[in-house]
Amino acid sequence: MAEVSCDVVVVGLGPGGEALVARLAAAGLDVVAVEKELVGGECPYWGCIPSKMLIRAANALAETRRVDRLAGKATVTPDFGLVARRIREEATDDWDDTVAADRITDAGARLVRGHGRLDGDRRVVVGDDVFVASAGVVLNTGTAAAVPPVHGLADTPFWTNREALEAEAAPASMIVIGGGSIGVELAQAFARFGTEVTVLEVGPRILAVEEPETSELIAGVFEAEGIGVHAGITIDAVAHDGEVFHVTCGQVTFEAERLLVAAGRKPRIDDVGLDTVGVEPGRHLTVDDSMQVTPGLWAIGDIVGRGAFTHVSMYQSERAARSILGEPLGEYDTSLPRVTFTDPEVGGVGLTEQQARDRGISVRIGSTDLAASSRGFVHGPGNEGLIKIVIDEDAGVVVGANCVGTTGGETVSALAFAVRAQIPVETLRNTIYAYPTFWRAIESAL
Ligand SMILES: Cc1cc2nc3c(=O)[nH]c(=O)nc-3n(C[C@H](O)[C@H](O)[C@H](O)COP(=O)(O)OP(=O)(O)OC[C@H]3O[C@@H](n4cnc5c(N)ncnc54)[C@H](O)[C@@H]3O)c2cc1C
Ligand SMILES: NC(=O)c1ccc[n+]([C@@H]2O[C@H](COP(=O)([O-])OP(=O)(O)OC[C@H]3O[C@@H](n4cnc5c(N)ncnc54)[C@H](O)[C@@H]3O)[C@@H](O)[C@H]2O)c1
Repeated sequence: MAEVSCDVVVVGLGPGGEALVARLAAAGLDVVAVEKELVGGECPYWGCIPSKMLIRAANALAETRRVDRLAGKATVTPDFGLVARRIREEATDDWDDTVAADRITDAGARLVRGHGRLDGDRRVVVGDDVFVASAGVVLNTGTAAAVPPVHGLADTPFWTNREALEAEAAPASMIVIGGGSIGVELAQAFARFGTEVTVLEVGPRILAVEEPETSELIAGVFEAEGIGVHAGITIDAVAHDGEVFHVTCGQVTFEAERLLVAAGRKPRIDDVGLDTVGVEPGRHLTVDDSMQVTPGLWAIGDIVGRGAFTHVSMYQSERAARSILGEPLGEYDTSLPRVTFTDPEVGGVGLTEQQARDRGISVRIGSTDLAASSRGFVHGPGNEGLIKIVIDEDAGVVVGANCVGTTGGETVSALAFAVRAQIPVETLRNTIYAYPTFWRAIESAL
């Protein structure tokens, strides 16, 4: 086995790993970047970007259908082929990462294709080579779709996010297992293209990481759009008869042309040689605020379990870079802004009411119905929404919020800054909110 020296090895090039390689190479380090699939990871090829492109198209259909109630007559004939082509040609280069790979080598780093595995302290094996990194190794190996242990499921040709976002046509019908972010985003997008969609969620409600009021509102919107939402159900068995999926839940069997499994993600940390450095992972890897697992080993992105989002991976990438380069870090931002891109969008930041109560915080809630706001009234069709603000009464600051609405993902940004910067509630109340914006409803909630 050939030994190759370098300063840093980055194993897995998700969004954070890709950025880290460029950052460290620009700082003059000799960086080896290891990737076994596509440079950039899940987000650009099977995650954020193609799903948001699909959602953009689906929302255009939905908005056009609202013309009848606002401005005249519009006939909409969905053509999934258009968005499939956009995803293939504009978003993913037909799932070809040449451009991203060139960015790595143009930055002065070495790109090594293959499966990277730790082989003791600061050593990574890829194929016949062992890379010896003087400064250390960064893991950014991400997650894969988790397949729940449902009887029969593994033997069927189910879809994960990958097949769904590579699809050339919208199926006539689709069952979605899981009502988390992936499940609800794709359920609504396909439904708007004409797919008859049923969401099956084992938990008591969809979008369970957000406020119960948010889950209820989105479930109501889904039902109004004809999407079946079944929460609190147990899937006993799945079968495929060559044409149709049969999903059995007690006495009821749901049938559909396609089955999308969106039941959570599994960190890819089983096969990266953690045992060779004495690290026993739990569900995720435990890191300190500099993203270090042990001296000389860093981890960033979904595998760390501090939020499975591209913006988190990128944030942690910069922290790992500073740690490796000996630059000051600052405190870790725990505010965790997030957006689920349903229509209405679900913006979230910080703690939910229940999470705040569980931490013993003296909670006060402010909330408002967005449809009843001036802007919501003007907006009319598609104005469903709410703002719910969780306040730490003793500290006089906002500790969390949900902003659901047509611009919920943007509206939440104001409250994201409030949480991050601990802006006093009194200052937020003594602020002018432009009329008639959706974010002016923050004042009503307060
Ligand atoms: C359908 C969908 C929609 C999403 N939408 C959003 C969104 O709108 N906004 C948002 O913020 N997040 C979204 N996410 C989540 C987002 O995609 C991830 O949080 C993001 O990709 C960050 O992941 P990561 O950096 O941990 O690595 P990943 O993107 O998972 O990439 C890890 C890389 O490591 C490689 N790898 C793994 N093991 C090895 C190994 N041993 N050797 C070499 N290479 C290896 C993999 O091939 C992969 O390329 C979405 C996810 C999905 C699935
Ligand atoms: N807009 C965004 O930022 C965005 C979009 C998509 C995904 N993501 C990220 O990707 C992560 C993974 O998304 P996800 O939706 O796969 O996971 P998730 O953990 O958010 O949701 C999975 C859901 O599946 C349910 N489930 C699990 N097993 C089941 C079973 N056997 N039957 C029925 N339901 C079952 C769970 O109860 C849960 O509600 C998200 O948590 C998020 O961090 C982000």
